[in-house]
Amino acid sequence: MTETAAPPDDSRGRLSALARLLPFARPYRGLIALTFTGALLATLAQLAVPLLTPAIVEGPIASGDRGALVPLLGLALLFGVAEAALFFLRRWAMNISSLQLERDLRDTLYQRLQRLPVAFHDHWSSGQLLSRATSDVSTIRRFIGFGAVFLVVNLLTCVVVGVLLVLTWWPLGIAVLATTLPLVFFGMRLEKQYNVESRLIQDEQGELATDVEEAVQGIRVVKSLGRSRMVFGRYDRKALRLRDLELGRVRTLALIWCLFEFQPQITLAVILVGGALAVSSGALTVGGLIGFVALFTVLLWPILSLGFLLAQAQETASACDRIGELLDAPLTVRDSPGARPAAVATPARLRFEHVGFRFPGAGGPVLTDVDLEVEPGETMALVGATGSGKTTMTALVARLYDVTGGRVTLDGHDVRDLPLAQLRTVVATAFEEATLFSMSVRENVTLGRPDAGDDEVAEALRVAQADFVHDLPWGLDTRVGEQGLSLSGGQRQRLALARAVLGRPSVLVLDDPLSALDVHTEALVERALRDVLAETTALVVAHRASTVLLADRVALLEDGRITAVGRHTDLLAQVPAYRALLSSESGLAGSLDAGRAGTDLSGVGCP
Ligand SMILES: Nc1ncnc2c1ncn2[C@@H]1O[C@H](COP(=O)(O)OP(=O)(O)OP(=O)(O)O)[C@@H](O)[C@H]1O
Repeated sequence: MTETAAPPDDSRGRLSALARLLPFARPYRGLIALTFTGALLATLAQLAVPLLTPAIVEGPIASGDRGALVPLLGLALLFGVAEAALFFLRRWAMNISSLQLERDLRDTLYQRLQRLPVAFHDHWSSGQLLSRATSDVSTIRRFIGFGAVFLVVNLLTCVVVGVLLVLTWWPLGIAVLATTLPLVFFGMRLEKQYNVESRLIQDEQGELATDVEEAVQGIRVVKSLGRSRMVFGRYDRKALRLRDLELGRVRTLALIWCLFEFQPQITLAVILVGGALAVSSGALTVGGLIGFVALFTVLLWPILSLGFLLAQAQETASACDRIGELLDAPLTVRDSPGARPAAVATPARLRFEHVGFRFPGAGGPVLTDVDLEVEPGETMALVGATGSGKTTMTALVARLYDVTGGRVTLDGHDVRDLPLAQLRTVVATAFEEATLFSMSVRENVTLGRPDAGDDEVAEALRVAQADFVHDLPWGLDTRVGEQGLSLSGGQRQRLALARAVLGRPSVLVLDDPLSALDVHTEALVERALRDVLAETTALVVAHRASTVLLADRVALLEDGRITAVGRHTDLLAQVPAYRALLSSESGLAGSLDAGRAGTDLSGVGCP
């Protein structure tokens, strides 16, 4: 699902969007001040030549005094050299500060994405996040490294030169200023339009990035279903829409350029006509008129660039808004103010007490009044029909989501009262979909325990029957491809299992961890897993009877409620729903029936 927000179109909104960058700019205020000082001094140096022009024309040139010409030309040259040196200083300081700021912004964004709760990621497409972390951050860097400085300097230049023009000969100066009024009026309207178009384009780029990412990730499915053409068609429609939006924005930018190109020509015509009349009537000298025109030429670049710079500022404000949506998203799962590390034993007692859970924005609850206690060292299998809430229930232990009712406790401590760092050390989770990262096998296995020693890693790999890694070209140092795609599904699952069991956690949460294993490997993993399960408390989502048999007790989840808890053989004998479920899901009713001999009926209970 895509999250976007309507662009605010008032200038105060635009400024406050840009003001978000101030905290990021603060560490580099020295360099930024140097940039602005360099740019302003360079502009002043640029102004010196037109200001000297009347003196040169009416002095040494009019009187033919070559000797007096030399110091004035030398002065003009000196200002030229100073301008070049200041230009170098500005570019150097500007590039350092903008690149540093870009890095800081990227880091902040990345850290924020890591801290945002899973519920946030459920609602945001990866393409939208990707485009914010890449193209929006680059847009901001370009503005900080170029646009921001020139926007301020050029606006200041316009004001200073405007005042100087009025001071030189006020009637012509006022006439020049009057010709800029339409520029301001139409310019602002076009800028607003440009802002809306920029925001739509940035959002559409995010959509397109999502499509590319999904197509690449799902390439096997797409190819096997022969749907490449369909997937391309969908992408192409979005690409066309993006092109149309970009063409619209190019049209607006062309109009802005046109306006800002055209206006100086009109002003120049006004200056020449008005100036000629003033010189012929004796109100202005020829030197004064040349100085006036020279002064006006200093204004040409600032006026011309203003359209582009304002457009860049709008685009940057949109990028700030889009990044702000991530930075402002609430951290709903975070350390509570009173969170303190507490003693959690290995193995720990895990309890669900009247737990209720509803996904944000979802209609009904997924879990209702769930009560379940897993004794220290016990393995509890969680069995239920598809969609009954098993995965959701396991996700509450490590606070991937927070309960919306009741509480989950470890050794009596509400998991929300423990610091997240501690909670996620004592609780280890292996998900059904084993996710690996493009790092070495060792880095993948020790992701949650970077301090684990070689012996511990070897033991975890043994338990997970993942000794195949020693046959890889560089053993544990072999890099697995992106998302572990260079490994088979079963190999990935075994590495994810090794990651979970590494360091013997207080509570082990396994979401159907053996689903991708062949029968032979599954038997080997189960045998090794029994040793680990004997020493820890475990909650294991089980779809297959073989996984159920690893557990001491089984909890049956039906429509978000625990309807029965007991030993597998007891439930099989006493609870028809359980029996029907295992029979239909695993097709193992026959073999399970065989295990019913000697059933102990005392273990069954309904909460
Ligand atoms: N992020 C989400 N947002 C809204 N609803 C969700 C989300 N994830 C799961 N659900 C819904 O919650 C319910 C329980 O899902 P859950 O994945 O916990 O079931 P499950 O018992 O693990 O299913 P399975 O055995 O198929 O893995 C389902 O109806 C599902 O559609």
